[in-house]
Amino acid sequence: MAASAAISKTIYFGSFVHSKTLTELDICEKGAIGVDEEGVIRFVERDSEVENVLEKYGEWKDAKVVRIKGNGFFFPGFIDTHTHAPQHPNTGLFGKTTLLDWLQKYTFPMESSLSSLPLATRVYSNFVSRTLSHGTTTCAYYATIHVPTTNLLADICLARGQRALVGRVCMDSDLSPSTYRDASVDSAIASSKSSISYIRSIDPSGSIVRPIITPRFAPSCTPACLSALGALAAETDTFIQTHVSENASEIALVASLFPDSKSYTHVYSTANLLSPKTILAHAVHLSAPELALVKSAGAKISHCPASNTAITSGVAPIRSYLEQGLSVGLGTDVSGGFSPSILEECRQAIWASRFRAMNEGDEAKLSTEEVLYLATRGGADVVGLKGRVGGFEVGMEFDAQMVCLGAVEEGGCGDGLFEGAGGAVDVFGWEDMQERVEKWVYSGDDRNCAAVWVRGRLVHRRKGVEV
Ligand SMILES: Nc1nc2[nH]cnc2c(=O)[nH]1
Ligand SMILES: [Zn+2]
Repeated sequence: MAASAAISKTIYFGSFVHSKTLTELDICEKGAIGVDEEGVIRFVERDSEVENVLEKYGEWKDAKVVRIKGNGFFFPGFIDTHTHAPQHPNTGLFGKTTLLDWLQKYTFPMESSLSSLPLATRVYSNFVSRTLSHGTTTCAYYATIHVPTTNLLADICLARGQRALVGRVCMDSDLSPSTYRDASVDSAIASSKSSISYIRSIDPSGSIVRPIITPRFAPSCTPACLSALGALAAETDTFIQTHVSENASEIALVASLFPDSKSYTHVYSTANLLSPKTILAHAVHLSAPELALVKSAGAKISHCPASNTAITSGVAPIRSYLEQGLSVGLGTDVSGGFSPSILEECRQAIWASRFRAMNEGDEAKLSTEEVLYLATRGGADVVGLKGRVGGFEVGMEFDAQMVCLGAVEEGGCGDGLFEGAGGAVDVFGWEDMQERVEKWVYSGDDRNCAAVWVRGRLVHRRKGVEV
C-alpha cells in the first residue's frame, strides 16, 4: 500500500522558480536540481550547462535526467491547507446560500452519503487525482464522520503519493441532522482515536499521510466534545483543524451557544484546541483579542478567498495578518470554494486583497510573489512541513511541478509539447521569466501542470508528457 515505488537519482534541468522570501521570488533561468533516491535535494546549481553539472557531480553520471519542456519552469508543489474531499461532487453548487443554510442544503446531505465505500472510492480517488493534476502535493483534508471511508481517503493519498493530513470530522451537536452526527462524546472520541490509529498504522513515519483531529466548527460540537478533542490532541500529539470566524451569522450563533465565552476563538482556546499544530480555516472577522490568542498559541491560518466570496462570508485582512507575523497558507475549501486549484486560490487571494485596497489603500494589495509564497512556503509552515517542502534547497524534499507554457508559434497552445499543453497562456518569446510567472498566475491552469513529484516520486503526468 505504501508509496514505495523505487525512485532513481534524478537531475532536473531547466529553469526553476521558488520563493526566497514573502516578497521575493528566486528565478533561475538555467539550473539543475539533483534529487537522490530518497527524494531529497542534494544539489542546486545555477547558470550551468548539463555537461558542466555532470562533470562536477561525477557520481551522478548515471542519474536519470528530466528536462523542462518548452517555455516552462519547475515550481514547488502547491500546499492546500484546507479542503473537504467529500464535498467535491458539490463543486460549483452553492446558489445564493451563505454558510449556515449552505451546510443544511448542500453539504450535510452530500457528506452523509459518503458512508458508502463504493461511492467514497469513486469520489475520493477522483478528488485526489484532481488536486494532484493541479500541482497540489500536500493537502489538509476534511473527510466525514465515517471511520471506514475516512481511512479509505488516507489509503488513497498514500497509494497515490500525495502528502495529506486526513481528518475524521467530529460533530455531536444537534446542528447537523440526527442521521449525520456523532451519537455521543464517547463515540466521537472512540471514532477519532480509531481513525488516528489506522492512519498511523499505514504510514508510521507520517511522511506521506498523517491524521488530524477535526472538530467541524464550534456550533457542531458540544463543549464537552470540544474539550475531549483538546485532550485527545494533547494525548496523541496530533494536528488539529477547524473553522473559525467565517461568517456573521455563524459568529452570532457561537455567541449564543457559548454565552460564557469571550469570543469564537476563546471557545477553542478554552478547550485546549489552539496550539502551533492548529489550522484555523477562514479567520475572516477576528477581533484584536482573538488575533492575540491565535498568535500567542502559535496557531496557523488557512486563507480561503474563493470560498469566502462564493458563500459571501467576507474578505479576510491578510495584509494585516502578515504584518502581525501570523502564519498564513491558502486553502481551496471545496466546495465552499469552487475550484480544486491553489493557482486559482492565488488569483482569488489577489482579488480579495484588491477589494480591501479599495477601502484601505494600496498597501492591502497582495502581490504575485506574496501569494506564491503563501501557496508554498507559507502553506508548508501551516501543515508542519516548514523547511522540508515548499522550496528548492539542499536538504529539502523534492515536491515539485513542471509548469509548461504555450508558445504562439505552436498555435498558441503548445500543441507540439504534449496533449492539451499550453492552456490559455501564450508566450510570444520576449517575456522575461518574471513576466512568464505572472502570466501563469493570472491565466494558467492544470493544462500547464505537465508533471508533479512528491519526495521525488512522479505522482501525476499529463497525457503525452514524457519525463
Ligand atoms: N466553508 C465551510 N465552513 C464550514 N463551517 C462548518 N463546516 C463547514 C464547511 O464544510 N465548509
Ligand atoms: Zn471548510
